[in-house]
Amino acid sequence: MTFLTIAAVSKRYGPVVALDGVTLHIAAGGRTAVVGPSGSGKTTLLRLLAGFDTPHSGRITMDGRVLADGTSAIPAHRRDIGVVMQDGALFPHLSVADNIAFGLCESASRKTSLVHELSDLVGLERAMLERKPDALSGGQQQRVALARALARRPKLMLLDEPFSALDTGLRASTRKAVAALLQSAGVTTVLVTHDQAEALSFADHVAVMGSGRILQAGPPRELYLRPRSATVATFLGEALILPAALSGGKAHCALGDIEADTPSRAGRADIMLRPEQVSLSLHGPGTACRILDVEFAGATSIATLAIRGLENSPIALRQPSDAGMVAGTVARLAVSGPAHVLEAGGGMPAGEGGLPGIA
Ligand SMILES: Nc1ncnc2c1ncn2[C@@H]1O[C@H](COP(=O)(O)OP(=O)(O)OP(=O)(O)O)[C@@H](O)[C@H]1O
Repeated sequence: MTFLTIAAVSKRYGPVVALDGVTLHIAAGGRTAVVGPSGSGKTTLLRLLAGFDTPHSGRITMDGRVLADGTSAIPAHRRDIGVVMQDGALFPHLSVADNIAFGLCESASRKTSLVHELSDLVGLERAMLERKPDALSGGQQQRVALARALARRPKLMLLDEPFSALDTGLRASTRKAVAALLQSAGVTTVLVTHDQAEALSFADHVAVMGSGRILQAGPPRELYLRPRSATVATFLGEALILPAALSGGKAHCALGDIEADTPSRAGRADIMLRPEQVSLSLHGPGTACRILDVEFAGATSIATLAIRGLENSPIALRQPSDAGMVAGTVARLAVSGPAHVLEAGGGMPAGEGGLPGIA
C-alpha cells in the first residue's frame, strides 16, 4: 500500500532546476533509499518531504494527507516526520537524556521512562544518558539522534546521509542496527545517500536520481541486475558495458555469444555484465585477451584488458588478486549467466571518463 506519494514535484533555485518532475511512490513500513551523484537533487527532495522548503509545482501526499500542493505546504513541525541529519545535529549543551526528550510535552516521570525505553531500543547504555554528546562516539551520537527522532513517534523517518561520518566498521554495524530498529518499529523510512552499497543493503526499494529526475526505481536486486541505462548500471556498481548484436536470444559481442536476458530484442544494443559474471584465467576456456595492466587493491585487483575486436577500447575488470594476473600475458575471459540488455538510448553516462567496466 502506498504511504507517501510524490507526484510531478519540481523545485528551482534561481536558474538551477534541482528537481524536475519527480514522481515516486513509497510503500507503508518500507525502507526506500534515494541515491545519485552529487547535485542530483537528493537533499532537495528530502527537504521538501520534511517541510524545510516548498516545491514550485507538484504534490506530496502522506497517508492520505496533502503535505504540499504547489507552493502551499504544511509546516515542518505539523508533519509527523522525523529527520536525522548527517552530523546528528544534537544540542551540545544538553545531556543525552535531555536531547532525546527535547520538546516532549510529557510529565517528568513519563519522559524518564520514555528515554529509557528509547535508549534500550537504539542500543545506548543507560550510563551514557547523563553525558554530553561530545563524550560519545560518532555512532553513539547517531543513535541518540535516532532516539530523539523516534520519541516524537513519526509516521515517516527521513535519514540524510546519517552514517557518512562513521568509519567503515561502525558504519556497517550502525546501518544494520538502524535498519532492524526501524523495521521493528514499523516506521516508513527514506534514506538519502550517495553510497550505492549502503543503499542496496539498507533499503527494500531504491530510487536512483540524476539531474533532478528519478532515473529508475525498484527493488535493489532488480536495479542492480536489470538497470535500464548505463548510468544506473554504473552508479549501482562496477559494470562491463559492451556493444552487441542481438539475434535468436543471444548477444553476439567481443566476449562471444552470450544468452541475452531479453530474448525478444533484435538488432544493435549495449549489454551489461557484472564483474562477478566474468572470470579471468590463464588457461581456462573463454575469449582470449591481453592483460595490459594490473592495479593491486588488496583482495581484488583491477585488470585492464585488450580483447580482440575491442582493441581500441580496453576494458577494466575487477578480479580476485590471487587470479595470477600479470601485465603483458595472454589470458582467457569466461562469462557465466545472461547478459543484461540495456534500453535503447541508455549509452555510457555523459562526461564519464576512464575505461568501460569501472564505475
Ligand atoms: N539553496 C540553494 N540555492 C541554490 N542552489 C541550490 C540550493 N540547494 C541546492 N541547490 C542546487 O540544486 C541542485 C541539487 O542539489 P542537492 O543538494 O539536492 O543535491 P544532492 O544530490 O543532495 O547533492 P549532494 O550529494 O552533493 O548533497 C544542485 O545543483 C545544487 O547546487
